[in-house]
Amino acid sequence: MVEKRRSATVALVGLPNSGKSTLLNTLVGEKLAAVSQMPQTTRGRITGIVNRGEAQLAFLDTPGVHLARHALNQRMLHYVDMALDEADLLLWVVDASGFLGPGERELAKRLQGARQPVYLVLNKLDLVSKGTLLEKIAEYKDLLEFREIVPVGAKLAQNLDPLWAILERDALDHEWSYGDETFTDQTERTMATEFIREKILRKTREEVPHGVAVAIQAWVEAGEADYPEDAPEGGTYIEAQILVERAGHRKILLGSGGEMIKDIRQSAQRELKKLLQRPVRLALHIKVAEGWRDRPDQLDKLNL
Ligand SMILES: Nc1nc2c(ncn2[C@@H]2O[C@H](COP(=O)(O)OP(=O)(O)OP(=O)(O)O)[C@@H](O)[C@H]2O)c(=O)[nH]1
Repeated sequence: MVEKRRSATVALVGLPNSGKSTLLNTLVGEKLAAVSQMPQTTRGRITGIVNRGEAQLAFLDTPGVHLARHALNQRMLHYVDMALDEADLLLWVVDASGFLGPGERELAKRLQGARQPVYLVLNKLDLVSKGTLLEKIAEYKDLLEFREIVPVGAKLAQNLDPLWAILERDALDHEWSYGDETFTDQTERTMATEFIREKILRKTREEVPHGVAVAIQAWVEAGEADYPEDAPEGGTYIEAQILVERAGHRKILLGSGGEMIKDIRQSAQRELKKLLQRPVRLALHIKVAEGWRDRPDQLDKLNL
């Protein structure tokens, strides 16, 4: 029987594109279980929980997970304030192959007075030489006092053991807050894209068969800052992008006077409501991206 005495809420902060979402997925990804309950903290949301040994680590959602890539510094800093409020341990994720710029300096300033330990996670290990890594460490050390500095490669799951060891070691003497299962909303999101895709294929009678992909762009729970005012009370707002390969497919999807997409939206929304057991507002956008399957930038965005 494991003693359930130690736990921590962990936040990943850092500039857009540093790899927070990738790291979060790598850390909690292999631990997913099909449980749909999502604990809500005062301001943020727990997106994954991992129990390791005696320690329970609850990861706060990172903004880039749900929002489109145009998340700017403002949003990042807003999130950092939330993390400073709610997290016990702060992981500052940095793209080790990038430059230390004004964004990083601003973030360092914000983290300066943090009551909790800050760890520097130098990500994208696969892209840098050992020499560059050492230079980065020296540069960042001048910015802030870090509890630890850990290089990792989130994409290829490189060097994660030292990071896990640190998190286990530094978890607080708090009883576990959550049950034994690890839970996350990832399963719901995957199911949502499948539902939407299935509706498209069924309603268009497979006239838009293979060149279609669905990506969730926003997933906002009632009470969160970005929840639309006109979305139903106590519900979930989901925004999805439908990516098609040809303009002709877009036309089929829209249907005459937009009837087809409206029908797809309404029936997918009904099913999502059943799945999530709460009101759902679904918004769909169609985007034509010729040959998207062959373009690595598009695939990256879709996590394919
Ligand atoms: N080569 C390499 N690429 C990585 C690694 N980790 C993340 N990436 C890539 O870096 C890009 C940004 O990663 P994200 O996880 O979306 O970054 P983020 O910090 O969540 O970004 P925002 O959502 O904009 O806040 C993606 O193209 C990832 O595939 C890594 O370890 N090595």
